[in-house]
Amino acid sequence: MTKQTEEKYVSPHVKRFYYPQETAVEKPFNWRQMARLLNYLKPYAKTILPKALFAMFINMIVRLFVPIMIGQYVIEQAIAQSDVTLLTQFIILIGVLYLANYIANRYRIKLVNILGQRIIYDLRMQLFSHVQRLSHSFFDKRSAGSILVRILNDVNSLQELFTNGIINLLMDVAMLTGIVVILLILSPQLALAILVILPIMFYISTKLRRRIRRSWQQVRIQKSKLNSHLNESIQGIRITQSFSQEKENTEYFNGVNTDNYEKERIAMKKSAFFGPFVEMSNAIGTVILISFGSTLIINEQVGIGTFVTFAFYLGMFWEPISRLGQIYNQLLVAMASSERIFEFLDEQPNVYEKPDAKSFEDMQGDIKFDHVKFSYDDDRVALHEIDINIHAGQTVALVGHTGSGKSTIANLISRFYDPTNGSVRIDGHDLRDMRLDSLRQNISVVLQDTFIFSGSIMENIRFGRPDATDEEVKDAAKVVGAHEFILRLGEGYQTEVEERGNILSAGERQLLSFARALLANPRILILDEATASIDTEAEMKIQEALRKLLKGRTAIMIAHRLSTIREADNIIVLEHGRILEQGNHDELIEQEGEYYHLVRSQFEMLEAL
Ligand SMILES: Nc1ncnc2c1ncn2[C@@H]1O[C@H](COP(=O)(O)OP(=O)(O)OP(=O)(O)O)[C@@H](O)[C@H]1O
Repeated sequence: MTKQTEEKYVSPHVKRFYYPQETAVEKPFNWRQMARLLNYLKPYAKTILPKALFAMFINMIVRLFVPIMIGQYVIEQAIAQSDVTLLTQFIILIGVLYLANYIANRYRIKLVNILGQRIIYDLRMQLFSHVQRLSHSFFDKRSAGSILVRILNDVNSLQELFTNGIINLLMDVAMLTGIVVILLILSPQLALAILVILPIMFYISTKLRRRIRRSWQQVRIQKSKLNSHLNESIQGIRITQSFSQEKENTEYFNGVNTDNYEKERIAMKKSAFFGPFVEMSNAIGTVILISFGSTLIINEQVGIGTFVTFAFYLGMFWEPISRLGQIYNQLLVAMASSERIFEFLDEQPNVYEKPDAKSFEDMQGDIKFDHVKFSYDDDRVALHEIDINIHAGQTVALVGHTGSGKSTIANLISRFYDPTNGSVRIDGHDLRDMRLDSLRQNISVVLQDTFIFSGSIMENIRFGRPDATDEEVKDAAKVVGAHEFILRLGEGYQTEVEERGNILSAGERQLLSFARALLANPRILILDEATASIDTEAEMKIQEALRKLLKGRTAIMIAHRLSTIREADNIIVLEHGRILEQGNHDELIEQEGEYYHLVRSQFEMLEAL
């Protein structure tokens, strides 16, 4: 295996492979955040939580009480007085107590696990439904991967805190306090002698735990780098192979893989320290107990029973101490994860509904842009002072160079963003006054790159209107001319397609999305025409389908084909976020302005091919 550092993974001129990681794996303890986390226990405060606490209490009482029984009663009384009846009674009592403890323990573990799972379920659900409602601007700034990590990993990393952490924390603190108090009551001298080592052990154990946890975190970061690279490599395999980049990819993978191995080796090495350390602590305590305790017995300052009770407690001591260290570390990790989760949960959609928002009743589809200015970010303006008037039922083609603002106009009509200035109105209503669902129920968007969800063809079309019957789905497919190719697929409408629909051609995907849009029967259709070149026969089919789809609706087309543009009632020519000219094909050609040149330079060349 080659030893490399990350910089040496690939030759220095390759500036790819940058995978931003969520590196803050720990954060200082923060009470407010903790209180917010504890809020998730609230729904269970009257059901699971008290039961789990009760089981924990039984468990604790038995464990604390049995050593006293053995030392103070079995040894000091029954054995000292050779009272067999008393001895038998004590033995039976201890047996019963242990049985109760066993039952309480099982019950506690079960309840605590359910509690943890439920809270994680709630949190994941809350996060998912919240993220679904967020505006496009939120997704513009983040990669799908980083959102995925929060919903999966960060939520998972809180699971341990809720399943074991919180209940164990309570139990361990109570146990330790109980043991210390009992030891001090039984023999202050012996107790103090043993407890002297307590803070030292606690300190070392916490430090050690932290070092171990940090090395595992390194492993986690490294693993996520490995995953990101793997993901990118598989997704981009076609491009990688066509540009013969396999060697660079493999070199990088080897580097990350080597690092992963190294980090894991170090983490394992550090972890291996812990078990022996706990045993060592136990041994030191035992040595103190024997040396000092036996002196006290000889001097008759403590009885054998007390000595035995001490020995029992000593055995129970180190586990909670070492676990407290672990819980502390768990809390720090939970702080980092919950901070990231809360950051998402606190994010408000910047496209929001007013409390008194109205619904569109029978939308006609008149669209008006009134002095609309819009920027995605502070430094660049995407649209300057746009005025557009689209009458219901018209087809409008948006034309212009790449980046001129065509998709931005479409985004504002669907209200994926709000204008920075001015207003967008449909049937005279400012979109900001209207309910989002009533707006979007009336609009269908057909994108260039049709998103196909995993599932059958039938379900993919039905996405347009979930309550549509099979017959309605088929009718929609027939109208747009998709029926024939669907029947040719292995299982017709029931053919399963994977996410993104790799088994379908670009033209077929486009027809599917037409069927989806037709089924939804929107008043307004926004269509980003595919630029992918398709053969003339397919193009004719699509044109025919399009004509049927557009009939009786207002349509905004980001058009790339002259054949489509020519048929539009109005053509809006954009440049750098401004309208240069508008009119129908003949009018604009006659003007010999930008459109005329655009048609000549772009389309005629393409059409000539
Ligand atoms: N999500 C976004 N965040 C920031 N800037 C954006 C975003 N989307 C587009 N832009 C910018 O806004 C401007 C207009 O983009 P828009 O997507 O509307 O152009 P377009 O005419 O549709 O281009 P194309 O034909 O290439 O799709 C461009 O300068 C683009 O870089």
